Amino acid sequence: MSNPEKITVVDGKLNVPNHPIIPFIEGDGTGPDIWAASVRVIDAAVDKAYAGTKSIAWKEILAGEKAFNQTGDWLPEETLEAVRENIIAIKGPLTTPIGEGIRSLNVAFRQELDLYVCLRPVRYFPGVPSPVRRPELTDIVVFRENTEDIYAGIEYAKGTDEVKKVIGFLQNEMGVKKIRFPETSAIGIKPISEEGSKRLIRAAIEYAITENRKSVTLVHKGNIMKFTEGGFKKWGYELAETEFADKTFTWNQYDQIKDAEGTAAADAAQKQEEASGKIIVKDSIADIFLQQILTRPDEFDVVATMNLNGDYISDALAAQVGGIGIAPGANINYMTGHAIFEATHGTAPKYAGLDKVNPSSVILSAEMMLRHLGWNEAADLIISSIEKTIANKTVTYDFARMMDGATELKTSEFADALIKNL
Ligand SMILES: NC(=O)C1=CN([C@@H]2O[C@H](COP(=O)(O)OP(=O)(O)OC[C@H]3O[C@@H](n4cnc5c(N)ncnc54)[C@H](OP(=O)(O)O)[C@@H]3O)[C@@H](O)[C@H]2O)C=CC1
Ligand SMILES: O=C(O)CCC(=O)C(=O)O
Ligand SMILES: [Mg+2]
Repeated sequence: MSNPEKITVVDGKLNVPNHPIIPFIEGDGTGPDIWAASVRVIDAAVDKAYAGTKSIAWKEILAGEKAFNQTGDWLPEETLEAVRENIIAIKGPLTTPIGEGIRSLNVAFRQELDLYVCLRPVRYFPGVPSPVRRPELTDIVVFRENTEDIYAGIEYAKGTDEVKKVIGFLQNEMGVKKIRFPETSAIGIKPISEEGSKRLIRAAIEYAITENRKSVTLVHKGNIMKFTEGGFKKWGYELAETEFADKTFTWNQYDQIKDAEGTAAADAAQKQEEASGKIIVKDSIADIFLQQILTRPDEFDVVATMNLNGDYISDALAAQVGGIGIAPGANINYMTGHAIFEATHGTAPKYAGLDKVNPSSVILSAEMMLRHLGWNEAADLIISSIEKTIANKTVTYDFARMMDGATELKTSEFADALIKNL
């Protein structure tokens, strides 16, 4: 077997050796149980697909509690450097304290490496118990902006000199009279840029084109936050109509035809553009969107949205197809090639060390990673094994509690079943 080598980016494309070095972070809470199970499944799938000619050289890097206990640093510079150098990494969930303490390390990774797309595909695996009647209608790929928004962590605590300064500036310099309780307010800032919005929406439209998807929905609350969320919508339509004029038809264009020629003409135009294979770029206000993904999920395909909306939407959509235990994801910079694959869920601390939770989210994140590397045969094996294992009703507690006649397996036993079914 040849020596482990680094993945590189050549002429904007990933160059993946047969034995790539891939850094991993176990994660906090249930992370170690999940990682121990997942790595066995990933290695077995790669081994079966390539009969030893390809393998992953795993390199542990530290973040979170393990890093703090060993180095005194929650996110050592060495860890960030390892991801910069090796291009691709995979991580378990990391704890973020509520209302105090360190800011999110998960967000720090995304900001430090400028991983501006949080890609979260949501699809249904037959047999998975779901709270909705037709879970198979949900096949939605979320592109969540990953570096801006209220999520950027620009916040000032109640009563501090900083918050007094910000409130004083708003009241005295900007004439703001609407802060209801200025003496006891904390303040958060929500930056949404044209550049950040456009690169995210560009990635979503390019994905829709490559993957033969039908529509991209811009989800926003632009009726209320006119310049931030409203800007996102406006810039999205602008981008589609300039950079993707020959590949998209927007609801903005629909409205222009409607105003000039009436609804029937606009409907006919949209139908014709759709039939010619153009991607429909539309928008939805976030609150009604959350109703409609439940009542008519088949009307949504690729979704592009801002950071906070994307956080809520991805957990809500995960619930429709069986829950957060089976929701994968990736944080990607399509320009530098850097990507960190990670589950949508968190550390689920009450189950830490119990060998209980579902490792499918991390395993399916690894499946996305293998496909990203061009190792589709190994990725396909993982998908077919998950399908078979669920169809056999051999599942972890989260599915077993809602499934008649299921055999409940521990995390490690579920990994054994997946390996057997590869
Ligand atoms: N990217 C990351 O690293 C993320 C980190 N976090 C962090 O994780 C911590 C805990 O967050 P919390 O809000 O409780 O959300 P979690 O996602 O950790 O857990 C919430 C619930 O989701 C279910 N769940 C989560 N993971 C699994 C799994 N693998 N298998 C089956 N069920 C699962 C469990 O439901 P039930 O109780 O019904 O069994 C669990 O109690 C926080 O510090 C948060 O900041 C959160 C999200 C992402
Ligand atoms: O960073 C965290 O602790 C939470 C992040 C989160 O919920 C997410 O990215 O989906
Ligand atoms: Mg979340």
